[in-house]
Order: sequence, then C-alpha cells, then structure tokens
Amino acid sequence: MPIPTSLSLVRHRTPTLFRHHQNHHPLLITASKHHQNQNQSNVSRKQPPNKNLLRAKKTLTSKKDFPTLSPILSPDRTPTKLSDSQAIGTVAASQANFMRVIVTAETDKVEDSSSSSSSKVGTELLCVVRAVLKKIKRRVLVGDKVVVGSIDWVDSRGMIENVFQRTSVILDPPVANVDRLLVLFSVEEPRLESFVLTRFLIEAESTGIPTTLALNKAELVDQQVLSDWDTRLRSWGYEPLFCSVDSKMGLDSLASVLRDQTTVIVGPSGVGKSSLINALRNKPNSQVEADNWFDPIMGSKWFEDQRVGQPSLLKVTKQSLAQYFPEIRKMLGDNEPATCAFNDCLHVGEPGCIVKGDWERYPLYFQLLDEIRIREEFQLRTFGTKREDDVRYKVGDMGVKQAEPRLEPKKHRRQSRKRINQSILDELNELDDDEDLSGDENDPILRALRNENL
Ligand SMILES: Nc1nc2c(ncn2[C@@H]2O[C@H](COP(=O)(O)OP(=O)(O)OP(=O)(O)O)[C@@H](O)[C@H]2O)c(=O)[nH]1
Ligand SMILES: [Zn+2]
Repeated sequence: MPIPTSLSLVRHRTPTLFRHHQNHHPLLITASKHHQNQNQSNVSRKQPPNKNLLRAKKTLTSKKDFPTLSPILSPDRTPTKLSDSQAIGTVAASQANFMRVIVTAETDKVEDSSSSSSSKVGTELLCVVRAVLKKIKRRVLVGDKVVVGSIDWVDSRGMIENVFQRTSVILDPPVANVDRLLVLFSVEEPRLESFVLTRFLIEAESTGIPTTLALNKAELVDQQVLSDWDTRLRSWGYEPLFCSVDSKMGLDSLASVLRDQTTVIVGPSGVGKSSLINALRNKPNSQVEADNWFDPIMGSKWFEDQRVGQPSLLKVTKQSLAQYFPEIRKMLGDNEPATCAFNDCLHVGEPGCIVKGDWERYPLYFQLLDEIRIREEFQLRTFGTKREDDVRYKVGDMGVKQAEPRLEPKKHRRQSRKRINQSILDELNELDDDEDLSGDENDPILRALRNENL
C-alpha cells in the first residue's frame, strides 16, 4: 500500500458549512468564498506550512467579553423583549463589512417555529455590525446566533446588536457554534487512501468536536469493496456512512445524522463536498415530504465554501497523538485520562506498554509520531522551546486562555517557548479583533511565528 509522503495530496481540503435546523428552516452557513484553481501547481508553495491548522478553542469568557454596555447573551435565552424591528438570527455568511443573517425567531416566543405563525422566520437579512460591538472587540462570526435590530423588513436590512455566547469556535475557517465535523472522502475518484484519511481524522479528532466519517461515490465500486472498507474502518474505531450523491444512496441516513446541527464538511478536493450539500439541500426524492429540511428559501447564494489547506496537525503533540487514535483509546480502556504502564508512554513498543502493534494503523501512528517529533525538534531548535510541556491544545482542553500566564517582560529570553505560545495565544485571542481573516496576513499562527522571527 503506497503511503504518500507529499502533503500536497491533501492541500485542497475544503470545509463546507451548513446547518440542518429542526424548525425546517435550515441554515447554510459559510465564510467567504475563495475560488481557487485546483490545477494551480503553485498553490501549496504559496501556502506556508503552518497556515492550515484546523484550530479550535472553546469559547472563552473573560471580563472583557462582558461589558455592561452590551452583555453577552446566554446561548438558550432570548432577550425578554424583542420589538417589531428586532429578531434573532444566525449569521450565515460574512462578506466584507456585511453579514447575511437568517432570521430564526422574531419575538421571544417563536424560537420553536412549529408553533409559529411567523412569516419572518427564514428571512435573509443583510446586516452591518453595530459599532459598539466592534469597539468592545466583540467579533461576529459565521455561525453566531445574534440579535438583529433596526430591521427594515421591506429592504431586508438590519444591524447586528448583540451576539449570543458560543458553544465552540473553530478558527480555520472561523466559524462559531460548530456541532459536528463531517469528514468526507470518496471510495474512488479520488481513491480512498488510508494515510490521507488518517490525517483528516486525526485533525478532526484533535478539535474535540464530534466527527462523522462518510464515504461518497459508493456506486463506483462493487459491494465487496465497500464491505472491505467498512470492516477496515470499523477496526479503526469508526462507523463509516457510505453514500453516493449520484445514485442518492445513503443520503437520507447522512441527512438525519446532520440534522439540526451546524456541520463543517472537510475532505480532499473532488470527493463531492459541494455535490453532497447541493443534493441534501434539494433532495428532490425526499422520502418524507415534511422532512424537507433544506427549505427552498435557502437559495444558492447561501451555499459557499471556503478553502483552507491540508491538515497540518499543528495542535497535535507527540504526547497527545495517541488519544486521537480510537484504536489506542480502546486499548487503554477508554480511561480518563488514558494511562499506560508508563507515564508519558509514546506507545512505540516498549516492553510493558499496553499498546501492542497488532493493529492496522500502527505504522501510520509511527509515521505521524515521527512527523510531529521532527516538527517539535524544529521548533525547539528554532525557538528554543521545550517540547511536550507546552501542549496547549488537547482534546477537551481547548480553553487554553485562562491557564496561560502573562509574561514578565524581563524573562523573555529564558521563557522563549512560553513567549511563543503566549504570542500564539494572544494572536488567537486577537482573532476576535480582526476584521478580515481571509488572507495569510491574518493567520494568527503565521503571524505569531513571523513575529517570533523578527
Ligand atoms: N461518480 C460519482 N461522482 C460524484 C459523486 N458525487 C460527486 N461526484 C463528482 O465528483 C466531482 C467533484 O465533486 P465536488 O462536489 O466538486 O467535490 P468537492 O469535494 O466539493 O471538491 P472541491 O470543491 O475541489 O473541494 C464532480 O464532478 C461531481 O459530479 C458520486 O456520488 N459519484
Ligand atoms: Zn504505552
């Protein structure tokens, strides 16, 4: 089995975002679109190696996020009073200074739209963000639940007045309240390949966001191939959903898994991400008429995608890698925290290590461990860092901000690793301040690393 060593194989990962909403007014939410020629051979060279991390952190709450001026709203609460010119909505797309918001409720009583006679639910509003929110650095992201005010229902315009507290944020692309990652591959064209798939799965696992694996273009191979993959992937610890946008196979199961969730779809180029979304949205042969979650009002303008790069595994450390392999988690007995015979065991065949080598992806684990080791040693040489001590991004430990000590200015040289991490964290935090995240200039990791090199 050839294992590709070139990362360019997966450079076209395209997260695609959409929301299935219970109230039958689904939201396709995306960030701005960056069309990019797939055949452009210089794409990977243009993309710096650190750019493409699927970064995630839990929503953090600090004092500065709670100015009395405009208190942040708890996720499930609607403001007590909404006037006729106010509504609750979800940010579906952001373009320059404008946000497209889909109305989900127009008074405090109609969150459950099944009982609603509201005709405004589902309306698309073109919004600007209230200046004070910018002043207090409260960034509005795609996926955010917001209060829109000053609504002109005729012109479908409004102003975002406040943002509800987020349940999660991923930073590349920047999206709030992501409930699920859908890792989408195809069995053929392009052919499913275990190492590339593993990279995507590890990256997805490292966000801590629930992940579903789906394999498209199932009609291109015979049943035996599907069943072999099924067995194989189950041995990895996944329950793959097989589907075919072309033959419509498996789309209903997929739709029900994704229902009522904000999902980011990630996968290599050409596996059918856009096709899948279009198919789910239109679903002409929907078996249950009432379950036409992708309401026709969701025109194609709501479907956009944003290209980011390959999984960089930048958050993954030598020590954390093991926990992103379900096989290893299982061998360790699903303990929390998982333990081996040794503290800090890397599970590379030490006598007494619980993790034996009798599983398919063991060589891939080694390969990734090696890649991460090389990266960490590079960081050590370049930045004088320590290694595992500086793990900042673990599963379930994405709320890194609170734990991070502020730097004392005179200790910069000695604490260079801390300085770097602080810098990265500061940049991540400052993400909230950025107006435009589309360019490399605004990549927080990249900027942090650049700053370190000054
Ligand atoms: N045979 C087959 N082809 C499919 C299926 N689904 C999508 N395709 C085709 O695969 C090609 C790529 O589909 P896209 O939806 O553009 O793939 P994507 O993942 O969005 O690709 P990028 O935009 O490059 O990231 C298109 O020619 C689709 O028509 C399927 O189920 N079977
Ligand atoms: Zn071990």
